[in-house]
Amino acid sequence: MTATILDGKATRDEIFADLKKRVDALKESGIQPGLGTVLVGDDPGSAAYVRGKHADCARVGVASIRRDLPADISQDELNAVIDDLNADPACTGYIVQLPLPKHLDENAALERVDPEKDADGLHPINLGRLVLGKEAPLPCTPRGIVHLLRRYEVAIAGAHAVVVGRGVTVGRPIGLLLTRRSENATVTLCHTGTRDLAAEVRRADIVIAAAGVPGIITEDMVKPGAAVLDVGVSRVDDKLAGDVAPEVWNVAGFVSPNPGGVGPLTRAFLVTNVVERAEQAAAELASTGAHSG
Ligand SMILES: NC(=O)C1=CN([C@@H]2O[C@H](COP(=O)(O)OP(=O)(O)OC[C@H]3O[C@@H](n4cnc5c(N)ncnc54)[C@H](OP(=O)(O)O)[C@@H]3O)[C@@H](O)[C@H]2O)C=CC1
Ligand SMILES: Nc1nc(=O)c2c([nH]1)NC[C@@H]1CN(c3ccc(C(=O)N[C@@H](CCC(=O)O)C(=O)O)cc3)C=[N+]21
Ligand SMILES: [Mg+2]
Repeated sequence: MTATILDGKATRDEIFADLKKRVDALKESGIQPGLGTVLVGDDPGSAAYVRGKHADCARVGVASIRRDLPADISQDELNAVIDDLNADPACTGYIVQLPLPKHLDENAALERVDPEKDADGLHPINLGRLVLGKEAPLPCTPRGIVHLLRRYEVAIAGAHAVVVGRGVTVGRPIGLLLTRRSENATVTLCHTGTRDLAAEVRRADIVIAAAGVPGIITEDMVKPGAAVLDVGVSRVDDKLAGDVAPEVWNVAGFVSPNPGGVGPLTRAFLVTNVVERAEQAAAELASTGAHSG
């Protein structure tokens, strides 16, 4: 038996075709969405992700704004760039690419972003809104994971999902999304303090591997027919490696490849968050226009 591929590239293309039309409509009503990126330092991996994000923007007609800063920038200088993007009307949403160099405070940077321009959905106000079930931009990678599962009709309601990793970009927020009433999964979050990881993963109908440890999910840990999402990214001998060992494809029912799975959807939902925010602004403008006119 070989698993069905959860194809992130094909799914991303569908999302972009839809976004392109929505951006065209926004432009016709005089609104130009613009995505900003703040990149600190010259890590080649981070630089590649940022390039990819700007290529995505070009593809759907979203303007892009790049702020590439030297690795030795001070927190005050970084704050000034964030304040500048918060004030710039051409920038309707943006991200601060993580990780930041060690001397900078990541949480302080994330909190300084205007929550209305938070394209990542990682601002504490927006994570709080998610917990309260209020409207907010959703974290991109978790949103991509849920979209991919739905697209391939993997049953989520009632399923037992086991998440490996409790990081702020993937593990923690995917737990929040999957336990909403609209998803209704039962979630176990695992981390380095988990006593028996293999036993937890073996119970899963859905495995979300987001530890960043190459091949941590092995064939013997996967229940036959389970859906396995390979999210973690590491570099081994200069090549990208995921968290899922290749033999898992022999037992799983569905696998998202890495690359070609969740990564492209992370980027697609970053652009989606920016477009949705612009659509909300357009609707607000139209309703105030209707009141005054
Ligand atoms: N494909 C994509 O689109 C994206 C991929 N990523 C990748 O996903 C991964 C997760 O990112 P992020 O959410 O930021 O998490 P972090 O990288 O911040 O944290 C990793 C988590 O994995 C846990 N972990 C590490 N080793 C083990 C282990 N041996 N057993 C159990 N748990 C372990 C850690 O546990 P503890 O808390 O105990 O230290 C921690 O909670 C990273 O590799 C990142 O590069 C991120 C975003 C998008
Ligand atoms: N503020 C912030 N938000 C993030 O969303 C964020 C971040 N910081 N820091 C780093 C992680 C990592 N991440 C990825 C995005 C796209 C791919 C992606 O598209 N990967 C391609 C392969 C790319 C290649 O081959 O180089 C794929 O999976 O097919 C991967 C990983 C977003 N992250
Ligand atoms: Mg991290």
